[in-house]
Amino acid sequence: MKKVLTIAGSDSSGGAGIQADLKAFSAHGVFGMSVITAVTAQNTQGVFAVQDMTPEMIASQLDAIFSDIEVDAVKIGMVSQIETIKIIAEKLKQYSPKNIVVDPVMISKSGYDLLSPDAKETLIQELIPLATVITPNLPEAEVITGKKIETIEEMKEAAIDLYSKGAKAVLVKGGHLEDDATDISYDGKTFTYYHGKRIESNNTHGTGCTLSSAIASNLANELSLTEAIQEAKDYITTAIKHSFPIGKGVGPVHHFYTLYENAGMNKVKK
Ligand SMILES: Nc1ncnc2c1ncn2[C@@H]1O[C@H](COP(=O)(O)OP(=O)(O)OP(=O)(O)O)[C@@H](O)[C@H]1O
Ligand SMILES: Cc1ncc(COP(=O)(O)O)c(N)n1
Repeated sequence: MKKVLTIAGSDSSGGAGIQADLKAFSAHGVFGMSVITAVTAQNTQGVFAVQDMTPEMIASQLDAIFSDIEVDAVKIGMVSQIETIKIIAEKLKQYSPKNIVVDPVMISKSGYDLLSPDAKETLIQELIPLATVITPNLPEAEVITGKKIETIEEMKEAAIDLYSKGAKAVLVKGGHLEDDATDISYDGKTFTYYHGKRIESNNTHGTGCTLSSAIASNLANELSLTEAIQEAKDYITTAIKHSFPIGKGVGPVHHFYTLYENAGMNKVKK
């Protein structure tokens, strides 16, 4: 069995962060492991408090895993602070895992800064060059490139700009577009489009976490990058379609219904 590690924050309500990542790993049949960068007190309505782990604790978690277990892919989510980013980059250079998916998480759907504003430059300089693929949403791509992105053409221009920051490939996600939810990848040579009809749903908490974890699982399972992204896109589309309104705010996506449906066992009750 392939082994996949998430380096991310904990979401107490289970919709995003570490919890979404581990659910996506299980649904993809890989063994999930976690390095927690921060604990958030969060629900479907907002983020109420954040406790960052110390860089020493993050280093210890990474050492514990990499000194013992072969890691087939890593997904990086909420990294919170400059010191957090620096220690993760140092340890990833030391252990050099094969596949690294960087989801440059900045602001939660509920509007909370999950990345300290002064840490943006460190994320760009330290983590992006280590990435097999980075998966910014439109607001994140705008922050990194410093340009407004509202159209497919502007997404392509942003992908070229983001690629120049040193990742092997870029996936610009279109979840925040007005129209269909089309994502675009660029590997320095080719653009690939992943079309998705926009689903009218309020339950999109953790879509980006889920997509990046699905990509990491698929890379661990030795799919090519475009196959890994296409399967992950199908996965998140099904997970949104079968989501349900937990709580009073933005509800989570449904991983296990997706697992059953993909396996042809779609008689399972929601
Ligand atoms: N309403 C929707 N209908 C269909 N697909 C969607 C919808 N919203 C998001 N997606 C898809 O979900 C994936 C994640 O994209 P999105 O832009 O929402 O990421 P994100 O903002 O980083 O997510 P989050 O911050 O919630 O984790 C993409 O493949 C996107 O196209
Ligand atoms: C710990 C953690 N990581 C990532 C997100 C982003 O997800 P969203 O944009 O859906 O709030 C989050 N809310 N919490």
